[in-house]
Amino acid sequence: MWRNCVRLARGLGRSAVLRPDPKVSRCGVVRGLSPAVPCSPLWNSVTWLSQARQSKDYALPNSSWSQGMMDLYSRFLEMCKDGTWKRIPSYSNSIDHIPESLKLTSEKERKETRFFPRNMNTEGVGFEYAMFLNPSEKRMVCLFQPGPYLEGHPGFAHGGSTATIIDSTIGGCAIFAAGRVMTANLSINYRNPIPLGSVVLVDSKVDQVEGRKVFLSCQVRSIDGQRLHAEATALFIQLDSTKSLQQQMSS
Ligand SMILES: CCCCCCCCCCCCCCCC(=O)SCCNC(=O)CCNC(=O)[C@H](O)C(C)(C)COP(=O)(O)OP(=O)(O)OC[C@H]1O[C@@H](n2cnc3c(N)ncnc32)[C@H](O)[C@@H]1OP(=O)(O)O
Repeated sequence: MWRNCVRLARGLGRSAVLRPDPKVSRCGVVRGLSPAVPCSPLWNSVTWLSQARQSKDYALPNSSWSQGMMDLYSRFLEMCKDGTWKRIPSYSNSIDHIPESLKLTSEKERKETRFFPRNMNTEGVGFEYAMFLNPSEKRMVCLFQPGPYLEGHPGFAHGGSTATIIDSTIGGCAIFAAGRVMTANLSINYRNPIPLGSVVLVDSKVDQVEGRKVFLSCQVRSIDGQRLHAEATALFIQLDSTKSLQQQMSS
């Protein structure tokens, strides 16, 4: 059942990403400047993610997970045994995802911020999810169970919550492809609403890398693969890995 979902999601197409006209970037930087220190892909450096940390790993099963979520999680864990897939831990603070060696000085001290999809303390009410990376296929999947506080239309997940989990999954994939990145374009077609409490598989992959541009696509399907809930294309832009975002914005 779930194998259909993973296999079906393979045929991801990529519609053209909108290309903007202006000659100068939105940050006032002359277009096309490659970052001073381009970051090499991180596909095989997942080990640092599993290094012991004080922070709680939110991507582990808890009592709010449905049987469907648990079954799918167990199947992906099984596929981690031969190294094909790697479970990606998830923390409440963005900074905790960055290895000490890649952190900028300004990122060494923790601030009172929360990683958006991890901003609720009660289990099961918001984004319950776990991500798995397939380095050889340049794919990141996310098992997602939307909680009752993500409601849009009564009983269904808000389109913004679907956009959030897509942006996070596809963004995680882009990070492993190009290090520090930002979303430049995210285009989503909503095909079927996602019932709250159901479990869906967000399946994203890198389609192409052109200099600083990482093009990706993604499908969100029911766990039996039969129902397509959403499909997306995205463009992420690689940032200069030696400067903080604030420094880059002010340059
Ligand atoms: C660390 C390990 C974690 C592991 C664990 C993983 C699990 C956890 C993952 C969490 C993952 C969270 C992922 C959240 C990701 C956000 O949510 S990011 C927030 C939303 N995005 C933003 O706020 C971005 C705002 N925009 C910007 O900052 C700037 O426009 C950008 C995107 C940095 C680009 O500016 P720039 O660096 O000056 O580059 P610029 O010269 O303008 O453009 C470069 C090229 O891209 C093209 N381009 C730029 N924008 C566009 C566009 N919109 N459309 C088409 N083309 C474009 C330009 O045309 C140009 O092309 P060329 O002329 O060179 O051919």
